[in-house]
Amino acid sequence: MTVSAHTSPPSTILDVRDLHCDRGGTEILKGVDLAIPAGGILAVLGANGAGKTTLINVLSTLIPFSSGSVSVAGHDLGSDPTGVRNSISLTGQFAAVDQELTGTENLVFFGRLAGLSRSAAHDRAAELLTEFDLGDAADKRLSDYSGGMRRRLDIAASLVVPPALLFLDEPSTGLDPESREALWTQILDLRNQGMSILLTTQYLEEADQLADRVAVLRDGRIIAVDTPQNLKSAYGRHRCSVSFPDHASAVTAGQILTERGYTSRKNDLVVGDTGVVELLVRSGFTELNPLLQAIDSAGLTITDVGMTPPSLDDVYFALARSGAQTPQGPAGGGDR
Ligand SMILES: Nc1ncnc2c1ncn2[C@@H]1O[C@H](COP(=O)(O)OP(=O)(O)OP(=O)(O)O)[C@@H](O)[C@H]1O
Repeated sequence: MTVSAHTSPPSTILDVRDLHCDRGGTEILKGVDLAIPAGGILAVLGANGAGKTTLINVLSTLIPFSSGSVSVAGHDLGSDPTGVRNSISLTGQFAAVDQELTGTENLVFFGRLAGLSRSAAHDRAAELLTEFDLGDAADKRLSDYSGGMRRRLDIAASLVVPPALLFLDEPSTGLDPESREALWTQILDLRNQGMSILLTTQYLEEADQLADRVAVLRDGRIIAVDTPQNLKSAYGRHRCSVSFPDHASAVTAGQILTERGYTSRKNDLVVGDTGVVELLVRSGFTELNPLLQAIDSAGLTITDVGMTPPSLDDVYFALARSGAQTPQGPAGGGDR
């Protein structure tokens, strides 16, 4: 079975506008706008308490929202929650599968719940176990699975009937690096088959690896949304390290850079004790080259130059520092 639930899916699978959600008298979501095009992966990135789980719970019809609008695969959440429910699957942070049943038994159970006949449920279970690299563990109880295997089975269980939109709430939380990478491969396979996915994560690397678009959620608001690459270009800076034969040369180079506006106060210049100057620049070698020329013209010898491109970590911390309150960049889809 391929993972395409609709013969002609709408081009936008998820459309969220000005979504608010109050819980226990507190406003948790404060006007969220999001969109996912068919076949896209959007990562919602946020620290503990940002509102990720609340967002997923609202979008998957588990808790009510206060105002705004949500459309999933053309179904309006307010007026047609059943249509939304039939279009989605949710894999939450806590596995919904039964530890005392085998892999096959769990998937057959979910298949039967979804209305498949006994033989169709068995066929689909076998297909999913193979797809998720669990064929050898089909007859083992889940209590004997590793954390990574359980998480894969949990995702497989959400795909017994392929949804138009899959929600993955912090899919790799608690997994070791090897299991995490295996899971990422599975998620990318799903995307390659045309599945649309919204995942929440606290891991910048996960968002970078998996998502076409990253939305940064802070305190119930989306403060930035764009491709990982654009976010890195807009908010990230290249880390340069320029080496000198001695500390005195590095100090002089530091003075030259300070005259050009780079300061330790802004955290974009560090003169180390070992003759190395660390510098943050926005536009790579275009910005660095004239600085190197100025240092060279002052008669200093440069022994080495290294540059590391910006990471999503840099973006995250830059956004956290900036106190950004409004969305940056288009809140919709598009390819990487
Ligand atoms: N039912 C509730 N009543 C009151 N406050 C709530 C309720 N549910 C969540 N909150 C609060 O809303 C905020 C967002 O919670 P949420 O679980 O959505 O965050 P999160 O980004 O998923 O965090 P984590 O990564 O820790 O799961 C938190 O401050 C939480 O304490």
